[in-house]
Amino acid sequence: MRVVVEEEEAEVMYPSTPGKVKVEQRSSAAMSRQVHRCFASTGTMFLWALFLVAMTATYLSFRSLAGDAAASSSRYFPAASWGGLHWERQIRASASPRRPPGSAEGAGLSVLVTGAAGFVGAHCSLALRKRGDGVVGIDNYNSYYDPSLKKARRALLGSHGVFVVDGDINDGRLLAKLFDVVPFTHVLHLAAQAGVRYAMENPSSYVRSNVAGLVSLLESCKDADPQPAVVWASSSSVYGLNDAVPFSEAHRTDKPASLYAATKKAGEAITHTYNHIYGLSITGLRFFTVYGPWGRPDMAYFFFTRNILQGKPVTVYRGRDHVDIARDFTYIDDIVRGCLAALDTAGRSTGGGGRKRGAAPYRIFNLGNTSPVTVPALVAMLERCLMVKARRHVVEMPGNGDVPFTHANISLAREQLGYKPTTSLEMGLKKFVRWYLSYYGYNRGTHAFRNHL
Ligand SMILES: O=C(O)[C@H]1O[C@H](OP(=O)(O)OP(=O)(O)OC[C@H]2O[C@@H](n3ccc(=O)[nH]c3=O)[C@H](O)[C@@H]2O)[C@H](O)[C@@H](O)[C@H]1O
Repeated sequence: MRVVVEEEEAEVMYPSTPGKVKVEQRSSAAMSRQVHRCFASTGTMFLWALFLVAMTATYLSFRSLAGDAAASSSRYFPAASWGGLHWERQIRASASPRRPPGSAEGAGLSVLVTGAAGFVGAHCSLALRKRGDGVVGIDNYNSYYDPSLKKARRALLGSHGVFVVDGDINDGRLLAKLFDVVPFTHVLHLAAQAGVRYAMENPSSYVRSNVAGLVSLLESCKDADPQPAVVWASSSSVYGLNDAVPFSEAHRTDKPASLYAATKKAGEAITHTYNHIYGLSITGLRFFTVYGPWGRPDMAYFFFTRNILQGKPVTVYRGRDHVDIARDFTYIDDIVRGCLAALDTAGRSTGGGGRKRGAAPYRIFNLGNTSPVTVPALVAMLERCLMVKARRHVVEMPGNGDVPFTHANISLAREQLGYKPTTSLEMGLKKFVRWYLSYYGYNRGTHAFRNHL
């Protein structure tokens, strides 16, 4: 896109035919005299020809440097702006590990993080960068929730030397270019259409991101040589209407309750085929209701906080027979440790350039907190943190894709990843509220917050 704009601007500022703008306003006789004068001598004509050849060569080489791919893919992904030598230099710098030579953790990973300006993506990118790994992000900054929060996360990443490409995972040419520029060792795939209930409003966005986008990413990964190991975000929602608790990876996941859950379940099947056919190393992480600072404004703990502070009611869903709904809320720092451990233990992909060369690992882990909390208890904790009484509006759980409870069995992750959550919901909410107040501002007199959400 940027390439085209620059060409159009150049056209306005420097017309390609010298004197074109003024010539149009003159008589044809005057024009032919002018042209005759201009091309009177062979020497002048030769100089003009030389000039035109030089301009054409410059234009063509600029197009190839900027990448024809960028120009053509911008037709389909108008927000994307990528390509060029400077862009490639930024990508390489950001992707380079900076661990001290001979450090105990080894040489350092080079990780492509999709959805890097998202909640989990931003936290993981920062954690990787802080321990010296190379990180390149990609994010399409869609408007599912306030994009300014995503831009603020990007600014934070930028201040730590993490470059985030403005692009879409459905843009196969962009992904191919990224793998051309950097031989990524790992992909941490967190870009997705999240939210359980929103799937009833905008079903196609789930198919676009969680199914088509995933396939587009896996196609690029399987074509890459060397292939990266892929760690990606599945969801606790795949357990759906399963009622055996706590949820264990061996349980059946064939009764999804929402389209969101169905697309995540589809993702687990799709990644399996890429593991089987192309030798991609795959790790799927089933996240359980992740919360914390820099979180997602569409999640209950986040907009409950806003409503309580603004004196607005919070709607609390209640299950059948007046049973409270419960979630295994999991704090972001625990999830980040789980993600990094999954990357560190991923095992290599065996294929390359689209060809399998041997069996590769296929793993799935629950990343939860193992201690479910009911929604009314969540509201009570927020009241204590905020020191404001909530106005509760209790309603029967609508048939919107929600499930009555979630509860993770994390034995497998503990055994294979060393995963061990350490943050209680009470403690995590305190940290979230501290961040919320510093980010959105707080007027003590009125409890009125600027309405940023
Ligand atoms: O683990 C997951 O895989 C998912 O976790 C998260 O989904 P959920 O567990 O549904 O979280 P969230 O919306 O915060 O609702 C929390 C509770 O509040 C209840 N709830 C919700 C809204 C409301 O107005 N009232 C209410 O009682 C509601 O019934 C629920 O019991 C992610 O959003 C999702 O993207 C996915 O990652």
